[in-house]
Amino acid sequence: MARYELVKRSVALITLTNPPVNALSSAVRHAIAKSMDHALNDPKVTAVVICGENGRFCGGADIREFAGPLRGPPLVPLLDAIEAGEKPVVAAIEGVALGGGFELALVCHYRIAHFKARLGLPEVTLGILPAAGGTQRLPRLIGIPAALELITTGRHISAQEALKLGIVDQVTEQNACEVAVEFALRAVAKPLSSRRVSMLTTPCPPDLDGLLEAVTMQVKKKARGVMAPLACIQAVRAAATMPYSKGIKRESELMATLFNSGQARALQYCFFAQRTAGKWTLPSGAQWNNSKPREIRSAAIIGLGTMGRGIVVSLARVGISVIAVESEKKLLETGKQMVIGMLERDAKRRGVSASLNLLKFTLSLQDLKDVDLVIEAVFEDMALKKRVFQELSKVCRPATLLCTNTSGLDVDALAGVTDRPHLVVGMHFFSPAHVMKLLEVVCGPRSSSETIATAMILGKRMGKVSVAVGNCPGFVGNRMLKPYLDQATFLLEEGATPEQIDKALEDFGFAMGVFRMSDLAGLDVGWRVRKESGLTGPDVDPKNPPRRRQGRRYCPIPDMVCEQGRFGQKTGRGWYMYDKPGGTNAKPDPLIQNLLEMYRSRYGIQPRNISDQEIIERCLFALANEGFRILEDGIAARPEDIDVIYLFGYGFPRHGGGPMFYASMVGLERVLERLEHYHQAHPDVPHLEPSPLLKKLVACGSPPVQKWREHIKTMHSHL
Ligand SMILES: C/C=C(\C)C(=O)SCCNC(=O)CCNC(=O)[C@H](O)C(C)(C)COP(=O)(O)OP(=O)(O)OC[C@H]1O[C@@H](n2cnc3c(N)ncnc32)[C@H](O)[C@@H]1OP(=O)(O)O
Repeated sequence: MARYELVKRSVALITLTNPPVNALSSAVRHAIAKSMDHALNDPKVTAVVICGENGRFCGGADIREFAGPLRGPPLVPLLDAIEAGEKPVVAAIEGVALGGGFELALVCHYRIAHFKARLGLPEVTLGILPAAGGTQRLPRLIGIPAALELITTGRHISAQEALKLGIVDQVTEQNACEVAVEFALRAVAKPLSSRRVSMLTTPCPPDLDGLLEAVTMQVKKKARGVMAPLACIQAVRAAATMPYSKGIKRESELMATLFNSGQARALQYCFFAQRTAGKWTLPSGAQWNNSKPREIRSAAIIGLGTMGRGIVVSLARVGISVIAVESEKKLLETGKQMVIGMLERDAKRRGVSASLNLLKFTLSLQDLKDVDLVIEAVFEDMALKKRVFQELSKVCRPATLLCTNTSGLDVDALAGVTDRPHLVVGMHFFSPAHVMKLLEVVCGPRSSSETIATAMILGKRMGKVSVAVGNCPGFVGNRMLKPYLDQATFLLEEGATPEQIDKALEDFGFAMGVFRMSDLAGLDVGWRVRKESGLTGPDVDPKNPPRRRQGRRYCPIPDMVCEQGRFGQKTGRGWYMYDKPGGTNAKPDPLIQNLLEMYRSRYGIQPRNISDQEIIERCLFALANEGFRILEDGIAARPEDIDVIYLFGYGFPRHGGGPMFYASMVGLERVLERLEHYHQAHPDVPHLEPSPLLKKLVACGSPPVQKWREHIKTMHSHL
């Protein structure tokens, strides 16, 4: 867990050996304590260097240990003892120094960083705070404003930035460990008192209260309802106003308020869920670690609408040659200008040069004959997409992968019109595609494991979180959205307002309430889908009761809103009104209030007061209930996959963990009971009927999310 060697006859070199990130597990802490004791007591040793094996200093505490009781030496006294030692200790930082790893470096008397190293205190992203002295030492070393920023955001910084801030003493392009050993030899016999960060006086800004207040406001605005950043601010205040001995106690008290909180559990779950999602697996036995992805050097995008442009940018900025195709000259020219502008702005922001030389724009599909992969991003129309795929089959070489960026159409139907169904896969990007991190990789029944592996890895290369999902209408994300949206509109019928529902969801932590989100996405898309499915429009049988379709409850209010030309932000009117078309400042619209009142009186609905609790329960439990059905149907392999989709694609708050984790946190029994209650009250809403999997899990004693899979195993998989 830590290797101890004597180098240059007098330097004790302690190497952390806990792959993959040298996390500070109990065994590692124990090994550090033993090695330090040895080094400090061995008269041959004049200095100590601490480094990590395999070019990684330390990824912090072992997060997996948080769930159990503390074993092994606690970190704070261990780190305090290193700092207090009478022999100089130098941290040789390669790879990462994060969380407890960074705090370990802070107690060393000197820090040498490799130029590619990254440092940070990401504890806040796990719902906790840097409680091994980080909130007390960092402000003493770099001042309150800079420390506050790093601690409340969890941002990783480069070695160069760390040098500028005064966190590290030297940045090197050579082997940091070797440089640190030489440095340590030179440090022998130099006084250490000024190198003990906990002994420094925190440089205090003139208006400490004003600064803390401003940061508190910022944090509250950015992360509504999230506890950890606020606790971080209080801990940093302690660093400014208390001696270290008291500050460290305050840090520990604040940590105690967070450590076992639901938010911390949810955020730590998110960390692992994100990593689990990359480990896709098919019932055939093909999976992430036994399927070889193809190397993609060139790609083509068909369609330069909003999605197509974003996808071109995502590919080009990671060095893939892209041929962009449009059907008309004017559209091609507009798309080209937009893509170039987006790439230039992106490159400027990242301080690199725009990879414009990788782009080619054309009107001819013939130009695609040699590309490795095509992503079709034309209008969401099955007939049109089929024509494109038939054409691609003729034009592209037989080995070219054909992908469709559809948000819900049948990927296998498209595969069926090609000469290579095994090379067809869905790549569902989210808008704007160059910004949004989520990619649903839709596996058709005939998609080969090589094709899936290629799409998953390509997503990762573009910086996306790729999740493999099965092929059904709406896949995972949009399929689950339907019951969620339905509940919101039913609540409108029953007496709620768009702003009341949005506020309840935003207070819960969603980035945007359902109506503001719909206005942003555009209301016309859903309206067209409903017309095509025969739910609204001239094809609806007039004998149909107005609020029932296909044997179940239907709310026509969204159709009525669209009939007035209110398509959301882009038309300046939707569920809200905006200053102008394209405006973003949503204001309640009296016309919508009138519409709702007239609607209710037309159908004899007596509006009632609806509590925020009912809004949250009906929207979120219906959402999770569909998630259970998705698991039963084998459209998602694991609850973690569903949660990752909702976290990265639909603005579900991370501190809620995602719809499935949230359901487990509320308690599956309670979710079942509330769904039964609401289904009884609304028997014509099948989405409220508890799913068989939910009932089965409750019957099995509500196991934790990570164990649900054991109860789904026997069910059919569409992956
Ligand atoms: C009090 C609290 C204290 C003192 C703390 O220190 S809290 C922990 C603070 N540290 C972090 O939050 C760092 C978390 N890790 C990362 O950000 C990244 O893993 C990384 C930047 C260190 C490396 O990234 P990458 O190369 O992309 O690798 P992965 O993220 O895929 O990770 C590889 C596997 O290692 C597991 N892992 C990573 N960090 C930890 C950790 N601190 N504790 C336990 N396990 C960790 C990660 O889950 C991956 O596992 P597998 O998926 O391969 O099983």
